[in-house]
Amino acid sequence: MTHVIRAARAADLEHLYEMAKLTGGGFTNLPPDRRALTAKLERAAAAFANSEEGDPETQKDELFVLILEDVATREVRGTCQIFTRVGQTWPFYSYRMATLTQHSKELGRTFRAEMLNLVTDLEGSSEVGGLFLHPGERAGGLGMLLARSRYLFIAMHRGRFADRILAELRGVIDERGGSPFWDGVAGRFFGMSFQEADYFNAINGNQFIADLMPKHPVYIAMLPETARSAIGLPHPSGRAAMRMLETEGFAAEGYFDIFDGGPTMTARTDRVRSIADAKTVPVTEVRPPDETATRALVATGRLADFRCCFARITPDGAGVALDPDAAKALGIGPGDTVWHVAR
Ligand SMILES: CC(C)(COP(=O)(O)OP(=O)(O)OC[C@H]1O[C@@H](n2cnc3c(N)ncnc32)[C@H](O)[C@@H]1OP(=O)(O)O)[C@@H](O)C(=O)NCCC(=O)NCCSC(=O)CCC(=O)O
Repeated sequence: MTHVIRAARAADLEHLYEMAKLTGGGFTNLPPDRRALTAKLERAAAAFANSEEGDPETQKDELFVLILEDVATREVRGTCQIFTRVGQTWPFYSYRMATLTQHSKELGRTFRAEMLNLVTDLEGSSEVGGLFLHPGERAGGLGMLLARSRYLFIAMHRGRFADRILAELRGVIDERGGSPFWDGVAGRFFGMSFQEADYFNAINGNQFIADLMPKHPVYIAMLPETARSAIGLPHPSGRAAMRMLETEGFAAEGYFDIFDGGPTMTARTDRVRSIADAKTVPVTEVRPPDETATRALVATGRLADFRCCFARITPDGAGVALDPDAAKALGIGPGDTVWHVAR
């Protein structure tokens, strides 16, 4: 069965809503709220329609929403997102872990105190997020297609993206849907439970968090053990996402989500494996793969016409021969240009 990644459209609202209801909460980029999702789709439609790359210094934060579709049934099975430049409209806050080592000669003791500082260091970065694959499709490689299609999209529209990319992994949530990190840190300044804050966040955005967040450093030693042990720990369902980010070269560099303490991973854009290895070539021929064919992710099209799928390709002179299923899924033939990266 062939699946293809394509640009999201207004008609995908119900599909996104159905998937958002399956996330189990705390999934900032995919809230189960039709109004918030409609706003996302409108923002994405504007981004896909904007053919001007613009000046990177004055660029807005544009959002691209992509959809995974079953080519045969046209069913929507997953989604993912790319933000071109975070922190342009509102500050983009993170917690950054800092260490202060102090020594007392009289006591003969050295103490290392770790603290969380509220920072906007990651402002101006691009972001990948909102990665969701229908539970019935997991563990078959489609999560990887979704995640990596974004890196081909970035390689194909490089001028729109920053030199650093971040990804925020959802933090730990307990059996009651609460967040131990929220309860131990931010929750003390908001008078709301994590679930209430999560709901408010989905409807109104997270500016209220930045507004009320304590601005002084938080000493980790003063936090309850439950909050402390949640720092930098991804939600169990996000482990596959974390693993894929690591494979691409992303690393956790001491930044955390101010809301749930989940790890923020970062990478230099041009060093992200699927971006660095992406190549653009013409399609010379469409033919069934033989034993010399290799498995690849292949993408084509600009902005709203972007499409990406798994394919089998064979080097052919200055170009590649493409297998017929992929050619059909991408809607291309000999003479068209593709971007590809090994699977
Ligand atoms: C994240 C996806 C889309 C991943 O899809 P799949 O589960 O099908 O992935 P997969 O192909 O089985 O696995 C991908 C890679 O992760 C590894 N892997 C799988 N499960 C793992 C686990 N429990 N611990 C460690 N590694 C694990 C696999 O071996 C494989 O790596 P190898 O190839 O090396 O063997 C899905 O799990 C999902 O929808 N999860 C629920 C929503 C979610 O938590 N989304 C992430 C939110 S965080 C976010 O959106 C930001 C991050 C981002 O956007 O990229």
